Amino acid sequence: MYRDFESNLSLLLVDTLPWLTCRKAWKGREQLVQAFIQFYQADGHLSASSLAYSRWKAQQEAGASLEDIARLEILTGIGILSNTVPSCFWLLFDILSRPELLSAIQDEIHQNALSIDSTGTHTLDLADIRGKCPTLLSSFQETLRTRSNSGQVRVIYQDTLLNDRWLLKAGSTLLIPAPSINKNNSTWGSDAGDFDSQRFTKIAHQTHKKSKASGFLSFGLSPHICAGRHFATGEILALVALLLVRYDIRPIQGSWTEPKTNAKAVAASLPPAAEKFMVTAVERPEYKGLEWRTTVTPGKGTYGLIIGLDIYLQLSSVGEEMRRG
Ligand code: HEM
Repeated sequence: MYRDFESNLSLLLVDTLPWLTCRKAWKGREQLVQAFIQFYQADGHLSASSLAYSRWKAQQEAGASLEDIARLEILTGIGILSNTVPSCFWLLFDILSRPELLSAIQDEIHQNALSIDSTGTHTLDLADIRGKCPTLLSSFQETLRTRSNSGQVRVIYQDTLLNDRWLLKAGSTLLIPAPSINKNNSTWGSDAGDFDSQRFTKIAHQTHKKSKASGFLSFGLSPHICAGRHFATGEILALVALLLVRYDIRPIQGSWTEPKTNAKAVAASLPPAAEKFMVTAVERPEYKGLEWRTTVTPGKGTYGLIIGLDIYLQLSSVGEEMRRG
């Protein structure tokens, strides 16, 4: 039901007799509302995560009805899942479809983030994924850079002239398109359109990190940069690392041919696949019967991500893109 709702959001946004004009999405949403209402009626929130409980408490204390709380939780689900799931899918796709990169990342994880104790238990340390697996982290950012379809929306409060050339009129709405900024040759070089798994590891050593930050919109731009970016990076890299080291994953159709994407899932900044992409995942024989654990050694908790910093730099780049047509 979540997929029916999320994959057809654009029709729901029109909001004209939704039960007739976009029945599938509307029905999916209503089923989710009922599921959340039942969850609260069964006191599920009392034993859920502190995030779920705090959200319920804040809304309840502010006087929201149970149905309204349920409806708002669905929006939270959109925020948490709609970007994370396709980002995870495309990162796996980008790595698995490049055998040399796959092997380099498997080695990196084995050498830097995996420990094996005397009983044979394998432990993956998420802090080491963060600090000692630069190719995996760089590949993740490259997947976001090359595949993000997001468009940041801003309202212009006062007339603003960009580069002495482009006048943004007060009261208008500006849509800043990630795909053109993220692949701008003047920021990223002539290979801006290509997937370079080392691109962000090279940047980490460069002094002009800030200029690159103004060319990366996948997590938005200041002052509304994605608040969940470190959390999302952590959960995606942990899952991807575990899948890559433990399983041999191959496409059932024989080749890594990109599936079509679903343009109607408008909340997703990386468009999800429109169809199922079937694979086989076979546990590596050397790991059969072994126990796996994950741990996080306490550390600074944030990733060295490049994020969109300066809205004026971004807007100037938009102007240049428009000029080039
Ligand atoms: C890979 C996964 C994710 C991607 C690519 C992503 C991307 C984005 C983008 C493009 C924006 C818009 C920023 C702007 O308008 O400038 C945004 C905003 C936001 N994201 Fe994420 N997001 C992801 C995961 C998450 C998760 C898991 C959470 C919550 C746990 C989250 C919470 C937020 C919040 C709260 C905002 C609004 C920030 C504000 O308006 O100040 N995101 N995200």
